[in-house]
Order: sequence, then C-alpha cells, then structure tokens
Amino acid sequence: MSRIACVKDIEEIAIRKLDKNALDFYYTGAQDQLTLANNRTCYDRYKLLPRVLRDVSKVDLSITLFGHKFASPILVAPTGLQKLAHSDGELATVRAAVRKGAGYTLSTMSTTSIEDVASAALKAEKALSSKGQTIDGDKGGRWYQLYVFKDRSVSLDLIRRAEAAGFEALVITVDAPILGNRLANKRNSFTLPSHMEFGNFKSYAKLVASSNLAGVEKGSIAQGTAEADPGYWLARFSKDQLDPSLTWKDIEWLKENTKLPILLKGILTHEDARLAVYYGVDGIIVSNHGGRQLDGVPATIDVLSEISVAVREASAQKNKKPIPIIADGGIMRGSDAFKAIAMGADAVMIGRAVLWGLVYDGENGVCTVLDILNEELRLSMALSGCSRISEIDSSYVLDQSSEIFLSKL
Ligand SMILES: Cc1cc2nc3c(=O)[nH]c(=O)nc-3n(C[C@H](O)[C@H](O)[C@H](O)COP(=O)(O)O)c2cc1C
Ligand SMILES: CCCCC(=O)C(=O)O
Repeated sequence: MSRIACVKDIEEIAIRKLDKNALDFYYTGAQDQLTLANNRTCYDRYKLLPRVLRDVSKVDLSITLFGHKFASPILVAPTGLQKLAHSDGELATVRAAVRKGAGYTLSTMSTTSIEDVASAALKAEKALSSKGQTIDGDKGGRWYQLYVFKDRSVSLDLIRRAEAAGFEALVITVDAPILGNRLANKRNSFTLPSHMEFGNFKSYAKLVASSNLAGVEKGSIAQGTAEADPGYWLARFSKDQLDPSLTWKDIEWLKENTKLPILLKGILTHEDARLAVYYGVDGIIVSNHGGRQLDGVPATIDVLSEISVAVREASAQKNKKPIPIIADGGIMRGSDAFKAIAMGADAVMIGRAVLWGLVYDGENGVCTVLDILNEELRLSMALSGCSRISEIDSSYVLDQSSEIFLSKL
C-alpha cells in the first residue's frame, strides 16, 4: 500500500473499513446533503494571495483561547458515538489530543463517560511528562459539549460532572433542537451495536426509564402517522430527551449555573452572533453541524466575514474585546484552516477528519490526522508569508464570487 499523504487518503481507508450503519452515520448529511457538499467545495472558491520575502524560517501555530495556550488553532470537534469508529472510542481521541497539544471537546453523546475521558487525559499528560516530552501548549484545554435535556436536572448534573472532571469550557450546541432529517440513517434504521451504549446516562433514573440507551431498536416504527415517529433510535432518543424549547433566556440560566466560559455552537447569522455577544457568551462556534442539521444553509466559510464584523461591533458596544470565533465544517486540508482564519475565525474544529483517523488507526490515527493538518497549515502559512496565526487576515484570500473579485475581471 502506498503511504498516507493527506487526510483524504485516510478518509478513503476509513470508508472501506466501516460497515454501512456506522459509515452512513459518520459520513452523510441531512436531506439532499447540499450543505455537506458545499462545506467542502466552498473552500476551493477562496484563492490564496501569498506575500513573499518575509522571514518564515520559524512558523508558530500556537494560539491562546480563554487564557489557555494551544499548540495549534486546529481543535477536535465534539462528535458522538466514537466507539463505532474504534473500540477505544473517545479514550483514543482524547489521548491523541493530549499528545498533540490540541484542543478537545467531548460530546454529550459519547460512548465513554466524562470521568473516564478525563482520567485517560490526565494519565496521557503524566506519561508525556515522565518521558520528558513537551508539547507546544498548556496542559488541559478540554471542553465539554452540552445538549440541554428536557429534564434540566440531567443537564445540571452533566455540568457538575464536567466541572469536577476538569473540563474548562462548556460548548452549548444550539443548532439541534430536533435532529436533522438524515435520510441514510432512516433507511438503515441506524442503531448502536448491542455491546455499545451511551457513556453518561445510566445514573439518570428517569432518562433510563423512558429511553433506550443502548441503541437496539425497541418496538415497531410507526410510519405515516400524524405524530410521525422520527424513524430510528438516535432521532427517537433526541426527540424524547433533548429540549427543543430552548431560548436565549436559557443561556442566562446556564450562565447562572456555571462559572466556566460558555461557547454557543451552531451560529450561522450575524444577527445571532450579535445576540450571543449581547447575552454575554464567551465564544461562538460558527457551524452548520457538518451539514447534518438544516440542509441548504451556507458553508461556514461564506458567513464568517459578516459574523466577525458583527462580533467586533457588538463587543465594541459593550467595551469588550471581541469574543473568539471558531469555525467548523468541511475542513480536510491545512489550507482550509488557513482560509477560515483569514475570513475571521480565531480557530477551527475538525469533526469527520478525526473520526477517519480513529477508524484508520485509533489513537495513532488521530495523531496522524492532527500532524498532517498542522503541517499543511504550517506550509500554507510559510508559503503565504505568515509566521504567526495572528498575522493571517482577509488580505491573504480572495473570494472568487465576491464583488471585488468580479470588478477586477
Ligand atoms: C458523526 C458525527 C457526530 C457528531 N456529533 C456531535 C455531537 O454530539 N455534538 C455536537 O455538537 N456536534 C456533533 N457533530 C458535529 C461536529 O461537532 C462538527 O460541527 C462537524 O462534524 C464539523 O464538520 P466536519 O465533520 O466536516 O469537520 C457531529 C458530527 C459528526 C460527523
Ligand atoms: C442528538 C445528536 C447526536 C449527535 C450529533 O450531534 C450528530 O449526530 O450530529
């Protein structure tokens, strides 16, 4: 077999390795998958405008978010059900993140518990220190992604557990009040194999009583009924348990219930970016959930610039520094990360790329993905004449559909 040269090579292997149930869950998007496709192709429209004759003998990828130094602006996005990718699941991913000094967010829908992920991370940090290995970044830097449950006591308990386990920020996902229409998962009646289950919910009596945590299909699927059954296990679980009535008021409630920084994940408009600043959140993640929620929304790269203007203006009105903007969706190359940062992101997250690494070779596979993307980003920076992340701005990219570009033709 020829050697791995890029993340797409790893994706190809992962596609061949996974069974249809898991592959469709990881790979596909909602409805006609227009947004899923756009997430990748839109990056190609942005051209790089390199500057030359700048000293790029040292290129520093590190960034600081909420006072924490990360080795790179490429962070691991929260993705659920990682044991479908590899038997070590979330443990492998968090260990890889530690080894690479990468930011890591654990999903509410993990197949490993909060406590087990935290202890694996601490052990991995100790192992690095005892080998005398250093990473370019601070220890820690792990965040917890929260879905808010109808039973608020479950959410509050998850927050307490995440705090106790040393997670340093809460990522509240706000683009999934209801699960998107994922046709492939419906067709497959997507489920978890019987030996797997959610890692965190066993102690919540009410939730256990009303839900099937272990994936196996329960009962028959009612089709064509007025109160449409969402059709498969995960959609049914989310419909039963997650709270679709969430509003901005609940962000205040969350703020009252934690001292951790709060990021909102799933912001796509400048209006909501302004509201996020208004309600005092600490950061936003510009995301369309990897094309898995509302199909037909824009690729995140296309809305970044107006969102970053809105965040700057709204923060200035409060006499505050702009809150950090993180972007995700479709990032498969270091140059994609470079373009997102140029269009206004402070950092980016990768979802599927990490999952492909996990399928390919567990912890080492995720390390390989992070290494490849970081080296590609370093190369994009050096060849564009940037030696620090903070130097990357919109002068380094040209959007081929923009009026400025068209007027130059
Ligand atoms: C299989 C899978 C599971 C996901 N699970 C979650 C989740 O539990 N919580 C969440 O906020 N986002 C979840 N996401 C969305 C990711 O956090 C991220 O927004 C998205 O994957 C970015 O796009 P990319 O996969 O193209 O990098 C999931 C995405 C995938 C592909
Ligand atoms: C209820 C959401 C499940 C995990 C998720 O966010 C996803 O599959 O995209």
